[in-house]
Amino acid sequence: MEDWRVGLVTFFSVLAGLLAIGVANEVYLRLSAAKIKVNGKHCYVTGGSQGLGKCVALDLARRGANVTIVARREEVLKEAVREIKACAIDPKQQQIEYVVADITNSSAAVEAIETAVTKQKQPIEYLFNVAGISNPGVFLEQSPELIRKTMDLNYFGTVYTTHEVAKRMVTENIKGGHIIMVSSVLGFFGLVGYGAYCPTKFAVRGLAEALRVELQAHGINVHCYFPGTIFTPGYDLENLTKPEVTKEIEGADEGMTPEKCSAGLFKGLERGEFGITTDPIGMLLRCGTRGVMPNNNFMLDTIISGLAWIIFAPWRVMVDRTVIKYASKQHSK
Ligand SMILES: NC(=O)C1=CN([C@@H]2O[C@H](COP(=O)(O)OP(=O)(O)OC[C@H]3O[C@@H](n4cnc5c(N)ncnc54)[C@H](OP(=O)(O)O)[C@@H]3O)[C@@H](O)[C@H]2O)C=CC1
Ligand SMILES: CCCCCCCCCCCCCCCC(=O)[C@@H](N)CO
Repeated sequence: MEDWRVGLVTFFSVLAGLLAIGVANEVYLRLSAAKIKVNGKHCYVTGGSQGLGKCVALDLARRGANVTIVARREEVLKEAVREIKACAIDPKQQQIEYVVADITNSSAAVEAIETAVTKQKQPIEYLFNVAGISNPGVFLEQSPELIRKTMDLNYFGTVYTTHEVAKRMVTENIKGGHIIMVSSVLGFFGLVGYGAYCPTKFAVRGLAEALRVELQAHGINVHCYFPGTIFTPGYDLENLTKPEVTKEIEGADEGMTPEKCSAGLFKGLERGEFGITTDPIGMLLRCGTRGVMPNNNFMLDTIISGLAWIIFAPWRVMVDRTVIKYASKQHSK
């Protein structure tokens, strides 16, 4: 055979091989995925009164779940419960409840779970840790108190709730429970203006990774969601303190509605994914920083991780230039 023919045959054989591995991986992922069956189950959603948490609660109601939402402001919770009830497919059977609690307080977080279980007369089988805040700003101008508060909610709020729910899942011998953490694409990399926030979302990722390994022995499935910009009340609030340079850099991310994010989250859960992303930038970042995290599709993730390493090198240079440009504008004012 001529050389170019040998080359062509080799190229296509390798391609077919890679494709076969990718397809086999996809089949395995779907077959091994723990089923998401929330119908008739007690699902507990922190931060379920607005934004992403409320959309998750609405989707749970549409899937026939009994839902408890948790947050601090009672009026907002009550209105959300009305909306969630309206989405129930079987309003007579499905129970929708709310609990008022500040989950940054460990005993309040535990009490809220006890209250929810008493109200629903049913143990929690699905936990969605959605409550969180971002507090963007210039690090040097932020107080240590604000930085601590961000960790108190995003990390410790998640820890207190997860710890109690996981303990109960084990003692009540619930097999096939699911615990979902909400990190962010900022749990993959650090960005100017998010000095208070990124570490909290890295912490959530670390917690999810450690618990995925540990809790599998008890039949508990752990997942971590990494969304990009979501148009929520929390996003409007964070934009009030977000530095201009941060707005410019994160403008590369188009943003998504919380409805779309929730739908994407459920799709990831159904595919049995551990690390869930719902947009191309999230996928690029997940693959580029995957470390020892389980792959979704090994072949696809590996190809994308290579792409990520190439794309992020010039992108980082551009980010650094933008930061310097803004800083010199500030100086010349
Ligand atoms: N919006 C975005 O662009 C992105 C958001 N995320 C993450 O997604 C999650 C949801 O974000 P989003 O929907 O924007 O948030 P919102 O600010 O819109 O909603 C936050 C929810 O959490 C509740 N909450 C706040 N503090 C506490 C507390 N101490 N105890 C109990 N509940 C509390 C709020 O109710 P109340 O105030 O009444 O307590 C509300 O229900 C967060 O973890 C966030 O970090 C990740 C990436 C991007
Ligand atoms: C061609 C190349 C592209 C690479 C682009 C990389 C872009 C990074 C975008 C960063 C988006 C930050 C979203 C923050 C979400 C969040 O958690 C906050 N809103 C807090 O709530």
